[in-house]
Amino acid sequence: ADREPRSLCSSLLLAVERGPEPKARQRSRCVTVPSSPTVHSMGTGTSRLYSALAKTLNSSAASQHPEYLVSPDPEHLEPIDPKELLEECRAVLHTRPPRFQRDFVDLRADRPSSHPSIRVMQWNILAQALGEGKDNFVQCPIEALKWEERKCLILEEILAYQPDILCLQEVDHYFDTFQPLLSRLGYQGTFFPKPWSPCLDVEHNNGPDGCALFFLQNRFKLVNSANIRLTAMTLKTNQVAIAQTLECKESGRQFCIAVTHLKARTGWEQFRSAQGCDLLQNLQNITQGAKIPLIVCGDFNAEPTEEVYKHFASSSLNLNSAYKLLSADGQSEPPYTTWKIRTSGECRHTLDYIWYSQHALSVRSALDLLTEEQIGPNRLPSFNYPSDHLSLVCDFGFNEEPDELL
Ligand SMILES: NC(=O)C1=CN([C@@H]2O[C@H](COP(=O)(O)OP(=O)(O)OC[C@H]3O[C@@H](n4cnc5c(N)ncnc54)[C@H](OP(=O)(O)O)[C@@H]3O)[C@@H](O)[C@H]2O)C=CC1
Ligand SMILES: [Mg+2]
Repeated sequence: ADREPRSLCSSLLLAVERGPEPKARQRSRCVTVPSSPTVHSMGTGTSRLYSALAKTLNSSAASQHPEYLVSPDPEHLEPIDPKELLEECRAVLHTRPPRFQRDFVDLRADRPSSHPSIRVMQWNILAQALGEGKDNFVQCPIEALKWEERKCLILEEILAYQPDILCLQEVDHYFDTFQPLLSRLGYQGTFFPKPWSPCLDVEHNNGPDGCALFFLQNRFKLVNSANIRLTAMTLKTNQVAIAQTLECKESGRQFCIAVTHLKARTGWEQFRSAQGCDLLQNLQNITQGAKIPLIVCGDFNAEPTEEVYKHFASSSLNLNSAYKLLSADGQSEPPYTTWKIRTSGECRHTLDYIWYSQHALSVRSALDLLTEEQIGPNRLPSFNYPSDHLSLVCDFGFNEEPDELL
């Protein structure tokens, strides 16, 4: 970083070092984005990285082929410094309005914690093809959705919080963007596309959307991995999940992480409920009946009043929903995790969750959501937020002495 211009260097370092320390709840504030850095002022290392990012930005060849058909280019395997990639993203985004900084809220409640935290990010990033071709976000200018820039807003959010584990939905740029870049940042990735992705109906689509799961290879070892096509009352459905058992390299402790995206829209509540039951059954088997601690991230497309939510909340897996802990009584979900305006009107819903085994894990902190004022009158997505869903980020710790299963 010492070869970077000073103004760039200081503000980026602040943002990159795993975001701000957890602190008591406070009003989120606006972060000033460095003013118009030019690529050629960034020195040789950054130019090399810029060209890597630019290749990804412009590549159409890679996007048309699964990764095994694209010959591995040694330059593409070189590690990237997250700080430098963040600078590149911010250079691309220099005409965008400032993004809002969100703060981590400390939730430790004096639990002892000798192991390092596991930071998990849950995010429906909005499939590019759906955003441009299907979603009808009538208050969002089409220029705000340009992939070359929206991609950098997504990467900026990931780089700002630097999760150890990243659970994504609506990924339709896995092979050409997220897999190559995130692997160079040290992540191991898995992608499971939807069997009949609605993206394929959109002209100039980039392939099917699906769920993706990334974990940092220096922190975890993959023990096993399952791609699950969800069923509803024994029928195969168009929705999927990925479940992986990971072992912490430092502590040797194992846990299971799962990501899913359930069927959308009203009228499909029973279908979602059945998909949730199937996922819970799969997770029962994978965790050997809750012996292995579990974290489940997803866009459940269901409000907390729905049956599928109740199945998760009352399952014998003893799961709690992490974002409830941000509420005053610890019992209420946030008022929204997605907020958009379609031709049919305004949609503000709580649909995204991070469930965790409450006997084995504790939430040490959680990233606050954006306020209504920050989201703005045109709602999401926007020039300063890339998806119609907010990211959820939590720091987990293993309980020193696991509470008895209730
Ligand atoms: N290409 C092909 O050959 C085939 C394509 N299809 C397509 O797949 C679709 C069904 O797939 P399925 O997985 O069940 O879809 P879902 O109903 O689960 O929705 C798919 C996506 O649409 C988004 N969405 C939700 N509500 C709306 C809305 N009101 N307007 C626009 N988009 C919305 C969802 O986003 P979020 O989760 O963020 O709400 C979700 O990502 C069909 O509509 C059809 O277009 C189906 C069969 C074959
Ligand atoms: Mg969507």
